[in-house]
Amino acid sequence: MEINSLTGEFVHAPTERAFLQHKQDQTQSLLGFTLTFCTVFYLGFFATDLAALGWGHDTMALLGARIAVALTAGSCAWLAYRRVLSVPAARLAASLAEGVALACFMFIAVLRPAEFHWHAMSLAIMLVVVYLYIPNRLRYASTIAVVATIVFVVLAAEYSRMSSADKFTMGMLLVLVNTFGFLAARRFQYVSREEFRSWSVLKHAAERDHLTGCFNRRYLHDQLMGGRWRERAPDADSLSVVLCDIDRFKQINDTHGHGDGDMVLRGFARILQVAVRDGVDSVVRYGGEEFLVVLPGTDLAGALRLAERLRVTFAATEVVSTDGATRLRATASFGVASVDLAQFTFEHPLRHLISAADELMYRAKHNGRDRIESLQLAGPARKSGAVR
Ligand SMILES: Nc1nc2c(ncn2[C@@H]2O[C@H](COP(=O)(O)OP(=O)(O)OP(=O)(O)O)[C@@H](O)[C@H]2O)c(=O)[nH]1
Repeated sequence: MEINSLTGEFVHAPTERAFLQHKQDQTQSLLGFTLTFCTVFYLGFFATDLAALGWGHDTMALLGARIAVALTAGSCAWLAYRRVLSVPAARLAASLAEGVALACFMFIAVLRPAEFHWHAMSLAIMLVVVYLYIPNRLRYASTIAVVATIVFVVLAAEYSRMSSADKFTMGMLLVLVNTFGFLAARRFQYVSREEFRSWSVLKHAAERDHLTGCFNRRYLHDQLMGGRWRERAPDADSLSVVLCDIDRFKQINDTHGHGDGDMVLRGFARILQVAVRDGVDSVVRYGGEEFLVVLPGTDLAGALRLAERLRVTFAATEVVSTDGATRLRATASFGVASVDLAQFTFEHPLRHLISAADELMYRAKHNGRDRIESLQLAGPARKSGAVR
């Protein structure tokens, strides 16, 4: 999870996407709030147009510009509050509001040429807002800020009545604002990603089993049994579980040692993790050498096919011992249980499935190991069968 020190973004693109997704709700509410706040202030500053120019054609033109900004920024704020925006859409809204506000600001500056020193101060405040308060990608915010600064300096050279020394001082101050704005924004980007990095490490440690990388019992109880399996496949009409237990694992430990036992466990976990659908199915280390696979949206036939594939793959896989001298082979027994969610009326189907799969797995052990026992829980006539 390396962070680029210039852009403040994660170097690894999927990690950056995960970070942005994780922050999206917060980003949208911050975008909505900041743009609303800026819209109100931008309109409020019409009072200064009136004070400087009085009622007249130019003042009305400036009012038109301020209303254009209010409409753009206000619509973007409304969108940010009301809609779930994608990351690029939220960035587009931020950049559009910033671009329109700064363009209208240049128009205001040109129509009030006697006050370029005040305009420089206003621009500096706007740049701080662009760099730090409106959530946007750092490279977009800094491009907008630098372009606005250059345009403003050119306009000041053309329209202002400031002395050359004042113009120079103003230019230097704007360079300073951009530099500190960029540095502060970059630091903020960096720190929020560091925070995400720590959060991810803690989350991983809290949810995963250290040895195999599978989900742990806490995740099963807090998340999956709490209903998360449904979030993983909202339209699922069936739910299945496969409970797997490595056969005669004690013997492997006793014969080859715990280190090699661990290698077998890791190898089995890897086979399970590779076989399931990422982001939909979950592999849980249920006990020492027992693993649970939760399959939302998979019916009994699908779960049986998967279990058979797992059984055959594991039985055919050789695990190289820690010293590289021995090749270990093991088998596993499987209990597969499934429900049709439309027919199954109990409140916690997962709990019922796990307890059924547990019994089935023990039946598979009793019936000779390296085999699968299955049960369809839903429906008036329960059918059970054995495979292999
Ligand atoms: N190496 C290693 N062994 C573990 C771990 N967790 C549990 N075990 C061992 O797994 C073994 C499980 O043995 P049993 O419950 O008797 O089952 P089994 O030998 O697999 O026999 P059957 O399940 O009846 O086929 C025990 O010896 C535990 O010490 C672990 O993380 N690493």
